[in-house]
Amino acid sequence: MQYKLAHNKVSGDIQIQLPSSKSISNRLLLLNALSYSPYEIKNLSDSDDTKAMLGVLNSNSTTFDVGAAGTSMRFLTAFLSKIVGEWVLTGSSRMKERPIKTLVDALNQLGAKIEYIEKEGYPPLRIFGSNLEGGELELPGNVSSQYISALLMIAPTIENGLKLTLTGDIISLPYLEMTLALMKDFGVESHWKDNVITVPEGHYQPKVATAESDWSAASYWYEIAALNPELSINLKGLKKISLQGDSNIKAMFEVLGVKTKFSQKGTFLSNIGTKAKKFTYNFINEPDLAQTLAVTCCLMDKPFHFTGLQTLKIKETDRITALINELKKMGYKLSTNDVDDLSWNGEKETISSEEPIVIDTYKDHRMAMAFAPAVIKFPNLLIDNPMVITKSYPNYWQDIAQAGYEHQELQTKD
Ligand SMILES: O=C(O)C1=C[C@@H](OP(=O)(O)O)[C@@H](O)[C@H](O)C1
Ligand SMILES: C=C(OP(=O)(O)O)C(=O)O
Repeated sequence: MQYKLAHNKVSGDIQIQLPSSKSISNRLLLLNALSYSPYEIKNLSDSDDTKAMLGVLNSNSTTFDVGAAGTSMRFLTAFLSKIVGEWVLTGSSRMKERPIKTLVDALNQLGAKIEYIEKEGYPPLRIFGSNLEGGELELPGNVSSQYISALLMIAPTIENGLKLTLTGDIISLPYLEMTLALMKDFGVESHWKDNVITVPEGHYQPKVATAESDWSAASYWYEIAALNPELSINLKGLKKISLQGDSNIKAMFEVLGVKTKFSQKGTFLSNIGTKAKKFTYNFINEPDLAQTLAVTCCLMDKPFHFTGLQTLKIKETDRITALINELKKMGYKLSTNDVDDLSWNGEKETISSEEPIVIDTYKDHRMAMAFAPAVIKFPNLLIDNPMVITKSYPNYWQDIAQAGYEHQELQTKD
């Protein structure tokens, strides 16, 4: 199925209730389980990724499918390793291409027995859960922080706790801080110095927890604000002092002319214009924002140079390649060193406004959400497989209709 998009200019104030953060929701679900909490989580995400986590935790089966949810796959691998029994954990076809060896090796060193059912180093996994024994572990900090978050969350519940030494650069660091802060809320203190994180053995205390609204989802609203100067957008539910590193979106978009004002009534975005000629940023701490910024910069005619993108190749799709391919359809010629950067020097081809442009989404929610606002410049825009957005932001299409972004459903053969 495809959506044919259209944009009708809307001026003035709009108000959007943002979705809950799936990163926080999935951590809270695991911490709830580890603390045997009787409490319900408030503002829990209704995303596919959180439904996947909830489905496994509430299941009576021994075989679980988490679909495309990276956090669920990684967090549950650690969790099931310490639950006595034999479990099978699998996911979508893309999940079977996303590496998990670093985490499996670490858990096996702690006494778990995890086997690969298909390809060495990748899901699906057969997990023989047992009482794990903690101690010291060394593991790379530069592949996915989700492996480290998974180990940290189970650490207090295993004998002797854990002392993790991270080698290489630490990527996605704010997600580790989020994990440790939520563990602290549940009564477990940790210690982090340089590249060593220590979590003592201890007990989680159940508590009533509330998930924050999602700053990554807010990024698409910053993009809309940057492209629609006549709009004033009130985003409801965001926290100014947030556990989410993606709250840095406000600083990034300040450079692109979007001003953020916090008040008790919400987070207000307004477009005050920019004199910036170019945008340069290292995304090592906020990898999920790269697609929003790449599309925005092109549409605003701001050449850019992004670094710190080394993890983008192993996410829902190879996001660097996906961005290059799809922006090329609009005439923007991007380049990469094929390792960790992406840039656009302003070079573009004129594209006929008669011909439809079909944006492939590669089963990646962020491709659909970052590209849809582009209809404002490319009126013949179609988004393929538009419902991928349910991975993190199920109400995306209804919400953006408030800003004048309408869609019409087209059936395709597949
Ligand atoms: O821990 C988390 O909730 C996440 C960590 C990041 O992944 P990596 O650590 O693999 O970069 C991020 O991209 C993902 O969307 C969510
Ligand atoms: C990378 C993402 O998710 P995950 O790794 O949890 O599948 C994302 O939501 O952009």
